[in-house]
Amino acid sequence: MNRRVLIIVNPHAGKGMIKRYLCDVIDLFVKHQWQVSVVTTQAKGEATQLASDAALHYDLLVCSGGDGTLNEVVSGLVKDERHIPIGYLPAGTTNDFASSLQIPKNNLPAAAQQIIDGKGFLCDVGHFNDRIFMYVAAFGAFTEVSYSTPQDFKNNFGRAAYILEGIKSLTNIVTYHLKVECENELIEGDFIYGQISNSTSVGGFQAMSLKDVQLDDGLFELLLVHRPNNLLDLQTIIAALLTQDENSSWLVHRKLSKVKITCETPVPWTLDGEFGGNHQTMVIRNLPKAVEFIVRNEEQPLV
Ligand SMILES: Nc1ncnc2c1ncn2[C@@H]1O[C@H](COP(=O)(O)OP(=O)(O)OP(=O)(O)O)[C@@H](O)[C@H]1O
Repeated sequence: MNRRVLIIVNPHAGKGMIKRYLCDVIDLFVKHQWQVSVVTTQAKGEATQLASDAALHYDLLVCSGGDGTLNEVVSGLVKDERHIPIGYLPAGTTNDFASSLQIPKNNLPAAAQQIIDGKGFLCDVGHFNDRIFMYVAAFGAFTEVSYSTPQDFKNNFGRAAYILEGIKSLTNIVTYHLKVECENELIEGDFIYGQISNSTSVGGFQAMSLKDVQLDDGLFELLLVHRPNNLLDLQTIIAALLTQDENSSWLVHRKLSKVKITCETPVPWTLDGEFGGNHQTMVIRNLPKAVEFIVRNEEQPLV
């Protein structure tokens, strides 16, 4: 009997690029004896329920979209404790997480072929209060960028849109006084940026030393950036981020599985590049090996 795959497509992700390749992708799966169903999302948030339901009826779930759509799919599966392998077709604007999973970013048929020939990989997932993130939870300077950038603007200008918005947000840096409770340690101070990530790439650039990142070790990487006193300090901080200087006194780096962060004022967060709400108390936990992605087999060529 044919195995059944459901392809969940966000037709608005990226420049709508999936539209050009969808027929080829379906054809590839059919040629490999998959019985293919396709559904397009009609609204924000819909992929969550679609994914949860699909786990009951299909052998494989393929998500076509950007980081936001993939977040919705993963959220649906983790929250409802459903188990089904996920293939990812990176058809969004930045597709940050595709880099970590070594999925070809600008070649959707190649990404589909990799799913067909690939193998399962159990990946850690993040739990942020009552929400899920796949690869990054962040606050502060730069983070307003991805969700405040209008979709049309992202579609037309791609990565340049993020950079332009990032420069704009630098002129208006907000400081948060935080208490950060990690394992056996309390860090307190004024910070302009923070991220908890499970990824080799965040925002398209590697803002911290991510060389030891393992997506399935039950650990996150925490990065906090202290408040600069003047423009010169800010320059030093940017240089430290770009050179991945782990010894910089402006940066805090930790590896951890759980962290509690409290702030006297609400902090706006982004989860996987989408707005994640304002929070004063944040409890962030690693859910080890909570979802299964299909990734490249060692025998497959790197595309
Ligand atoms: N039919 C739809 N109409 C409007 N928005 C939708 C629809 N379907 C999904 N969405 C929303 O589109 C948003 C953007 O999708 P996604 O993040 O996947 O693409 P992107 O922003 O182009 O890529 P990336 O996040 O990688 O930069 C998601 O928040 C998703 O919920």
